[in-house]
Amino acid sequence: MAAPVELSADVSDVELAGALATAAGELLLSVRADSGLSGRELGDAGDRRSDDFLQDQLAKLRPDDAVLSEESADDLARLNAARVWIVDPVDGTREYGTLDTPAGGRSDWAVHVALWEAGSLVAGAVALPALGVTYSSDSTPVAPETGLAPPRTGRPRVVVSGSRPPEFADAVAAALDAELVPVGSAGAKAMAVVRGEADAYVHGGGQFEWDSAAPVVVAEAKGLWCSRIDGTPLEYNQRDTYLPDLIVCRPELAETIIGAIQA
Ligand SMILES: Nc1ncnc2c1ncn2[C@@H]1O[C@H](COP(=O)(O)O)[C@@H](OP(=O)(O)O)[C@H]1O
Ligand SMILES: [Mg+2]
Repeated sequence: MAAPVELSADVSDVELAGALATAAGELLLSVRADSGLSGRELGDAGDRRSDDFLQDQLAKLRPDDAVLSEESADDLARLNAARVWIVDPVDGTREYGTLDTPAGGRSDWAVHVALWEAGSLVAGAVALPALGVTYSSDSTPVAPETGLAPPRTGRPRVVVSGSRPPEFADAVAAALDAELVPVGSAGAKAMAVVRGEADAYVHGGGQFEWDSAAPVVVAEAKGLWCSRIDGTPLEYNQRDTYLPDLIVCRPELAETIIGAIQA
């Protein structure tokens, strides 16, 4: 299995987030290609390998910072830290483990790396390894692309969880006269909006800080609206990391979406 590339500490935080997410994604592709595993076993192996890599690299490259990861114990030292990396080593673990598709595997899974500092998310990146792209929280515009969802029919689109769509999904779709499109992974769904494949991502009913931190800091940098479903700000590095709902959408749709959910 290919050894991960050597990363340098001498780069900006946003560059480091992008390099870490991309390198972890390459590692995950090699685990997927070479391990002979599939399904839950592949998901577990990917989670472990990617988390080990990210923890090891962050300890070396940003030794003074704390880390909150889905796959490592949370010792709460982060609550007194000035800077906290919030990572999801594989978001969409179920989709990562799904190989029996015509393309030889699903592409709607992601690696999330975000940095929280003094109360806000300040940098981050979402890698979509199966598509060979990483989006960072810089202001580089993103050209419309397809690959996560089927070609557009012309109607607005709202992406939702394939396995746990929110109970308000139909109300949001009706308010926008939109179609609902199931896509796996919070990062892949938020990047579908960044990529122009969808107009909104709505979720409710359960999620954690690592599921949305990197997608949100990237989406905000690209000019999208991100909030809780009642319109209030998403807050990170809380003692309780449960952050059950969110909206990521084109800004002009936010009021209609929030209204439809609250109705
Ligand atoms: N109701 C719920 N409770 C807890 N986590 C949830 C959830 N719905 C979605 N998630 C998490 O959010 C991520 C995206 O899910 P989905 O593809 O269904 O939209 C997944 O992260 P992981 O794959 O990192 O576990 C999933 O576990
Ligand atoms: Mg996740």
